[in-house]
Amino acid sequence: MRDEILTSAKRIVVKIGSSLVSSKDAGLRPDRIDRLADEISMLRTDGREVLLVSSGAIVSGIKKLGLKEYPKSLPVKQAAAAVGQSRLMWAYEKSFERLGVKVAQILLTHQDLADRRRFLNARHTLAALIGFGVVPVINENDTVAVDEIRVGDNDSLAADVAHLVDADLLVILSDIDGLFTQDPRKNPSATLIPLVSEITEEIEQRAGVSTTFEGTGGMATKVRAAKKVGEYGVATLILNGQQAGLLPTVLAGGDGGSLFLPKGRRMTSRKLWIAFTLRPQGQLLLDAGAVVALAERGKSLLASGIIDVKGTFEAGDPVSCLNQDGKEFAKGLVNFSSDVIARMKGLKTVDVQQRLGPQEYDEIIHRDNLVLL
Ligand SMILES: Nc1ncnc2c1ncn2[C@@H]1O[C@H](COP(=O)(O)OP(=O)(O)O)[C@@H](O)[C@H]1O
Ligand SMILES: N[C@@H](CCC(=O)OP(=O)(O)O)C(=O)O
Repeated sequence: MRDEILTSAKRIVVKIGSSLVSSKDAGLRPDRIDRLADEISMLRTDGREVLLVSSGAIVSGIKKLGLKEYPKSLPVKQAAAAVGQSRLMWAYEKSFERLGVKVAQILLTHQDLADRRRFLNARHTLAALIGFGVVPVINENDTVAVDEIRVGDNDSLAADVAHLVDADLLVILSDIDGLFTQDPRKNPSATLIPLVSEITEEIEQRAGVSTTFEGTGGMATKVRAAKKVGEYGVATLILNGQQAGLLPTVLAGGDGGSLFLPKGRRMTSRKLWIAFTLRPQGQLLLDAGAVVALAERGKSLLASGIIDVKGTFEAGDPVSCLNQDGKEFAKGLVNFSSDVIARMKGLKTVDVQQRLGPQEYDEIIHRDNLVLL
């Protein structure tokens, strides 16, 4: 299974952590970028298509601006990212140029992925770049991204990109061998978990949030990214990018790293987008009958099954569907605003028409716009 996943993956998103390509004292580390470029070039020669999600802009900028500490204020972080991103990109440019490979810079925010038109546009651009044999180097557009529109960490961005380009495999390169039973920096007796067949709560708890000076999110965001792509049928490999030659060796079937097996089957792109890219704007609490209708019988959601509406949202927005334990089990795009649903909830379709007049839709969420989680 492991061999087949790793050796057969054609389109691969490789995420490169700040801790690999930058350090507090040295700033950007072009030596590391050169070595990684060599290895990625080997993968390409082997017939793989590689897209990079690279961190490192902020730490490079910190060094370039002569800052002593990791900035706490957003404008200073954004200034560091702006200064550091051009340095980071220049290093990739030079490095791949040695090998006759072209690169392209892509800077994204959550908004670019949450808007279907922009999402499709980014997808087409990336497809065109891949068609030209270019290696896209993607990062969050930190300079313009305030909290509401941020993805927040590049492990999550890499998961989103894997979906965007319909990748076969996500590889997360960090400064550590993979997922350990505990953070090995704090517990030297921790051992590596080479294969994760299911991301249980226990696995999530093992992944700590502690990071290096350079990193964001630690192992927790990596496991979350693996869970996200695993839900739609893509495996994740977490690997130590500090070890020269490990990436091509493992992708050729050698040992190393932690492999997270996929859970679900591959979903259609639109359903994936609803399930994993959109952030719910509100919640609908459903009765037991509606939960069965949606979860087991593939039905659309009607007003009669709604017990309560939480949050304020407009028609077309994504919302979570909760069962009676308050657990989110589905997500979908609503046909009505929260105000209108509040007036419709619990009513049969004929009663809705009597009280609110004829409506454009019978369903609150049509099954084509509904995804079970
Ligand atoms: N269970 C765990 N297994 C491995 N590493 C862990 C674990 N829990 C926390 N970590 C920490 O996560 C760090 C990697 O995350 P981070 O610093 O964000 O790197 P990157 O810059 O590559 O994203 C490791 O150096 C390690 O200290
Ligand atoms: N976009 C930021 C990186 C944010 C981030 O998630 O960092 P990391 O945990 O090192 O992948 C930058 O380029 O500095």
